Amino acid sequence: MTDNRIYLVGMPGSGKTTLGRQLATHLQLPFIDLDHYIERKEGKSVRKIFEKTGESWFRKTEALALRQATEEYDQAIIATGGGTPCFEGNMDYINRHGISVYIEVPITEILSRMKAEGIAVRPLLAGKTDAQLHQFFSETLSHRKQFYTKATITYASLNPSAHELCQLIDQWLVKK
Ligand SMILES: Nc1ncnc2c1ncn2[C@@H]1O[C@H](COP(=O)(O)OP(=O)(O)OP(=O)(O)O)[C@@H](O)[C@H]1O
Ligand SMILES: O=C(O)C1=C[C@@H](O)[C@@H](O)[C@H](O)C1
Ligand SMILES: [Mg+2]
Repeated sequence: MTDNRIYLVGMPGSGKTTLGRQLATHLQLPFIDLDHYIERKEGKSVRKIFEKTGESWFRKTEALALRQATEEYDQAIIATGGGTPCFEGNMDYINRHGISVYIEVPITEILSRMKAEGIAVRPLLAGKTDAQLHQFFSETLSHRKQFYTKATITYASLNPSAHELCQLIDQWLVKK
């Protein structure tokens, strides 16, 4: 597998960071998590950026960071933020600069992972009932799906592996 950049996209909690790290180790490529990249550049957490400057400023910063990280790394695994593909023409930009993979996970699974992690650490989710959480995620996904499904490859798995994803990418490269 030789293609330059692999971008992982999907809902918060879908496993972009987890699978991204595994894929980077498997392929011996650098791993960039866009949220962490932004936090390093800005010197504050994504949560603080949202609180201090609001979402629209965050989205501009995020779009810029996506372009900077892309220019910085010819070969890398890049885990994007949950909303990255949905703003500033980012999904088209991603598809012009590498292979994109949508990690598709059912909302019920995402919610059970988030509960295990502790929902209180996510400001937009804390205090919501199960029904409210489900509705919030369903609405978010139904809007975002149009962007996520522009990805080169959709990987729908509850138990994803770097090895299996590489096979899917190889199959796609052969067919291309
Ligand atoms: N295949 C899996 N099975 C079960 N739990 C998983 C799996 N992949 C990731 N997780 C767990 O789900 C949570 C979310 O995973 P991860 O942080 O990788 O997702 P993410 O898409 O990067 O989320 P975020 O948008 O918040 O950055 C973590 O607690 C992680 O340990
Ligand atoms: O789903 C979203 O809109 C977000 C997901 C995170 O990765 C962060 O990029 C931020 O919290 C916004
Ligand atoms: Mg992540």
